Amino acid sequence: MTLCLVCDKKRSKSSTSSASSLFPLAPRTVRIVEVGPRDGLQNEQAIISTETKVELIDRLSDTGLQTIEATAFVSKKWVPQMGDSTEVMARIHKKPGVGYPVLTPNLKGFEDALSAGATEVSVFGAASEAFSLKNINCSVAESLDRFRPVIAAAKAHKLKVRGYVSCVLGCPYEGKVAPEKVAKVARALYDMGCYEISLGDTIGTGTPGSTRAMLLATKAFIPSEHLAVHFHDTYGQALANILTALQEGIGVVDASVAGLGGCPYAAGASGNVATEDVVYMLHGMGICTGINLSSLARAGHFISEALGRNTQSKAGREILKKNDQQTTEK
Ligand SMILES: CC(C)(COP(=O)([O-])OP(=O)([O-])OC[C@H]1O[C@@H](n2cnc3c(N)ncnc32)[C@H](O)[C@@H]1OP(=O)([O-])[O-])[C@@H](O)C(=O)NCCC(=O)NCCSC(=O)C[C@@](C)(O)CC(=O)[O-]
Repeated sequence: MTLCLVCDKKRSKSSTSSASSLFPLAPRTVRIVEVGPRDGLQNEQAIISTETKVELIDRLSDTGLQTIEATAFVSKKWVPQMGDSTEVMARIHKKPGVGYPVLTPNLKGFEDALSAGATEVSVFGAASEAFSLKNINCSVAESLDRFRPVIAAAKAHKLKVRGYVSCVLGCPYEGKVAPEKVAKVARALYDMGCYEISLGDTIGTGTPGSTRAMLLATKAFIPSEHLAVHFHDTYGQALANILTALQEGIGVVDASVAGLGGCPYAAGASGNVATEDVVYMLHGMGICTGINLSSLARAGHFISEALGRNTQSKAGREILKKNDQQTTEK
């Protein structure tokens, strides 16, 4: 299967502008962390069948993605949509070379995830006290105390641990969030042993200006190769913010197929930036992702149809239209 148009062009030596010449500070390859099956679906009101979730993940596994966040081992009472996490993990076809991290807020979540066969887990903290209380029912300091044994247990079982910091550019309850607060929580998670810290603009209020300030503060403590960015697109700034992050040397971007998403504890937050749009932009910059954009757009179409709505991805919609036209012309 053809994977990445950028790699293919390079292999065939056709003329394409490389990222290194046009965007000297941006990485040449970017790893996309697909969060659609978890962040994307967790906020859906109608319960989605396990079968649909499994088919979505299996389709995503065939696109060339290396990392697909599969589900969350959280309380069913808090996030009913993630109530079938054990079944999802049992039924997906785990493709060699693809990682399927899951969210684990505490030791109970970790133990359940371990029993379900997870090989990578994520703890999720916040840069805002109010959001931390609403989301995981404890203060930021208490959350870090809860994560410490989770990370230790994960290490003991040789599982990788990713750390999230939510509300890095704004909080639905507290408003603006100071970059220093983000840097402090990110550093704590990194020092505890998280291999990568994903910086989440949970409510999508950030701009390239605030993104850069937050990244500069965080990069003072954590090397850029251990940072990822995670943007919601509420104000239409996500791609601009990602471009800013690339120019700060960040090479890992979270995104959600078809632009699914929102957080149940951040009212008004829209979906994540659409993976198809991010991949289209990266390939256009000559940055390799390893992802087949047509397969990705088809996966986005599958889940949009299953949810009975149009895709939020502009690139996805156009790619599908073009593919349909080509099929009709044949
Ligand atoms: C953290 C808790 C559990 C604390 O919730 P709590 O009520 O404080 O927990 P507790 O320890 O007092 O336990 C209460 C009950 O929950 C059970 N319980 C306890 N832990 C678990 C668990 N892991 N899995 C399943 N059940 C659990 C526990 O067994 C007990 O059951 P009961 O005796 O009442 O029957 C809760 O607040 C919770 O589940 N929160 C999850 C919220 C969530 O998933 N939010 C969305 C993800 S974060 C996000 O979207 C942002 C992000 C990451 O995408 C980045 C960004 O966008 O910026």
